[in-house]
Amino acid sequence: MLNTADTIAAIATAIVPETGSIGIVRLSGASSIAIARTLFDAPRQTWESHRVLYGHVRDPRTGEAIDEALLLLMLAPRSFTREDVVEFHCHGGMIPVQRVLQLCLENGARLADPGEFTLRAFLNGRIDLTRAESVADLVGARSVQAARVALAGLQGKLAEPIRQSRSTCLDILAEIEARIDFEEDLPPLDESAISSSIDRIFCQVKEILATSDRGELLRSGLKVAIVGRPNVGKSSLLNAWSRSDRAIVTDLPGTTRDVVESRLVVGGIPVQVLDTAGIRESGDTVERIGVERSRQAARDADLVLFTVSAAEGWTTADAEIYRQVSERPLILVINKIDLAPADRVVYPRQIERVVPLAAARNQGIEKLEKAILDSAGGNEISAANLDLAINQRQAAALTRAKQSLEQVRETIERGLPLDFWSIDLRAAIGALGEITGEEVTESVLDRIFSRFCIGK
Ligand SMILES: Nc1nc2c(c(=O)[nH]1)N(C=O)[C@@H](CNc1ccc(C(=O)N[C@@H](CCC(=O)O)C(=O)O)cc1)CN2
Ligand SMILES: Nc1nc2c(ncn2[C@@H]2O[C@H](COP(=O)(O)OP(=O)(O)OP(=O)(O)O)[C@@H](O)[C@H]2O)c(=O)[nH]1
Ligand SMILES: [K+]
Ligand SMILES: [Mg+2]
Repeated sequence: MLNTADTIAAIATAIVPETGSIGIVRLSGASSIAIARTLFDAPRQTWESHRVLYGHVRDPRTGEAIDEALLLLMLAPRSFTREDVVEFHCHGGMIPVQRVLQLCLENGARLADPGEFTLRAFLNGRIDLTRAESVADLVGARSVQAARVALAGLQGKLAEPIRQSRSTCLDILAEIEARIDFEEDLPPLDESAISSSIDRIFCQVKEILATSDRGELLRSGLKVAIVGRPNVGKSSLLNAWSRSDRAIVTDLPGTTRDVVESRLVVGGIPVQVLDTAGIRESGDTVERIGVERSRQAARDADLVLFTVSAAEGWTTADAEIYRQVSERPLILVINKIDLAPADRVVYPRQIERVVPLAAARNQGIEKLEKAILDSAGGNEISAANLDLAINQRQAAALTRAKQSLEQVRETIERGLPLDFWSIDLRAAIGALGEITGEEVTESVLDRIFSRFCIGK
């Protein structure tokens, strides 16, 4: 994985057929320029860094023109990877881009692994590990807020305080080790200054750690399943909420047979909404399978919208379905309040969150969204100034850093020998270094970058 001698190539843009007007093939590594010169015919133009050349990509064996294209040259170290980078800006669509990539591979490049361009940017010292992770977050962001946090990360919002804390710890460690080695030649340690430095770092680490829940929400989002008996208006709710005709709605019970998905953003949180088949006993094989999928969706969801109808009140069928989903985080949705008052539904008292609405009339959706944010702890995400939200890997390392710092504090308080201080301080430095990548193993890098898409 850490081989940076090869020149790598990949398609850098999405290649869904017929959706992009331009597609980019990217090369990075020592042979990039040589490969590009073999493939790209740009008469009377100079091959200088940060210039765009106009010409044709040709198959060097046959001379056949593959595409009319622009070529962008970025010579080391002024490039994304700090290596020589060449980009072919081709016509979009699968064929030109894939043929140009193929030519690169036939003429000395190797297909890049997922995330390998960004890995090289990290290995060559252009970005630290948190910035590299932010690149992947930005590409994968499914809400404006998630993208905003990722961009802040790319600009060092997390890396900078962590790097500074680690560097302060290193300074303190140096002071301590000097005392261990040459105690007699040095003035005594300023223990109270060290204590208060450690305290400051400890508090900052705690503050950053507190952002990990919203990091999880922003990155993974919420899976919400709409569940209930037939005809209560589940599909109508999905349609009203997503402002679409995504799901079929009829007055026939048993209309929805399979899980229907729609992706929304609620207060900055990406939400995957699943409309499901109405749960009932059925003799129909297809419907029975659909109902089993509904139950599975309820089990897999982060939140169940258990939907009933004000027109019919709380029926024995509702009670039976409730029994099956009551262990899940749940909101009771009372639909069709245009037909009857919501208090017609006499539901079990243990249900805490209840939202009355009329899906067919688009009424009550905002209240539903508010209830969802309340239940997920997502209210603060809509706050405009939010720009830090750590991921699970970062949270795990920070937790270790926090524990080690706590031990350093205790060691100081108990007046233990200096050797003890330095052991815990070293552990904290190691944990902080894992976050920025100043201290990181190859297997951790593998795990991080293998989650990237190809071409990043
Ligand atoms: N065509 C294209 N668009 C793109 C990218 C790309 O690689 N190619 N990017 C890829 O992610 C993003 C832009 N990010 C970039 C970040 C750094 C450098 C870069 O060359 N940095 C060098 C030199 C800067 C300079 O010339 O002064 C550096 O920081 O050392 C390029 C793109 C989004 N758009
Ligand atoms: N009056 C009124 N009718 C509604 C409302 N919501 C849905 N309906 C009607 O209720 C009927 C059933 O709606 P659907 O959305 O198909 O119900 P469902 O729960 O998805 O039904 P299945 O997929 O069969 O389980 C349709 O005729 C809708 O127009 C509402 O808020 N008020
Ligand atoms: K229906
Ligand atoms: Mg339905």
